[in-house]
Amino acid sequence: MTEPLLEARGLTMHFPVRGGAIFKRRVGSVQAVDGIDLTVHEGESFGLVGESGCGKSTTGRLLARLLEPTAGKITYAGRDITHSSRKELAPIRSEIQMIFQDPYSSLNPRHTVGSIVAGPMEVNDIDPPGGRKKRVQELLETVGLNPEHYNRYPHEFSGGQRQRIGVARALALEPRLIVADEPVSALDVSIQAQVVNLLQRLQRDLGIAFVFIAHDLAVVRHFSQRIAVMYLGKIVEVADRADLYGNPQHPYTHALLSSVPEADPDSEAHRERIRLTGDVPSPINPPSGCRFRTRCWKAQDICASEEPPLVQLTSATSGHLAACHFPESRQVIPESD
Ligand SMILES: Nc1ncnc2c1ncn2[C@@H]1O[C@H](COP(=O)(O)OP(=O)(O)OP(=O)(O)O)[C@@H](O)[C@H]1O
Repeated sequence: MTEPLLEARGLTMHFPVRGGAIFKRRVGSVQAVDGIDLTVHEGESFGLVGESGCGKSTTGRLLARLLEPTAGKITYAGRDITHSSRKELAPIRSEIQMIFQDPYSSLNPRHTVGSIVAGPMEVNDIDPPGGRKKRVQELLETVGLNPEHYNRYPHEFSGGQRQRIGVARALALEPRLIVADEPVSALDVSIQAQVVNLLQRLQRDLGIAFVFIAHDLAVVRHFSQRIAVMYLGKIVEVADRADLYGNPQHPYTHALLSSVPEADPDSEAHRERIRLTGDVPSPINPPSGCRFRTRCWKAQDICASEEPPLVQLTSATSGHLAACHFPESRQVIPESD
């Protein structure tokens, strides 16, 4: 196998929590991301899924090195960028781009589409052959917008169109990797598929690798080749799409899968509905051992005393890892492509 494009080992982000009379004393930390390993290969779409607050956005920002981790290591194209300075990161900034969830707040309302999309070229002092305007117009066309809309303002566009403007901006510097943080969750369901299809086309045609962050498994189902499931700062399962959907091992993955809407109503009969009870525990003081144990119907004493490692399980195919003392291999939803 070729060298990974991006690799994280033991990646950790603990945010300090301050207290005391003038909020100067550190009284604890939010364990937003706690020692995760993941690998993204050139040109692949890697999905990262989990409930709100589990640490997905923080992971995305760490991978794009918008945040510096409190521990662990990030390697990009063979180079350790964990603690690289702003200056050292400059050449990499153009190769790793982000698309944000909210197309309303991520575009400056006072700037024209032309200047928004040309922004990264301006910041990096890049003059493409034919000029910036021509390049912006090509990019607008690539994302399915009219190049003549160059002089318009964000408020003149619908939510889906604004997200396309954000995608065009992310493409401006010909990135090798795009971290897309819930890029469709703020959009109407009818528009979501159009934007996902656009990203899928870019991944295929331009060979761009994606880290696609979503809070449910329905969105990444047709987009990501490999998917990691995250719970309270930890990765609990990672597998190829077919293995994850067809042979989930971790109880939390089962629960997430059971809430994915099924296109074929007949298959509902095979579906076991799992309703998770209780809230996700606080990341300030997460449970010892397995973090999912407080909501897990299979939990036993060992789950409280020992944290299960993320390992290859005998009941799973090669490369399918799960962190559970009592994994199960049950067909929940057959993969239908
Ligand atoms: N700058 C920060 N300072 C302190 N805590 C933070 C900071 N950023 C995130 N957190 C906390 O870290 C945890 C993980 O947040 P994060 O936004 O990464 O989760 P998420 O899975 O992306 O959630 P969502 O889907 O709601 O955006 C949360 O408890 C959040 O409140």
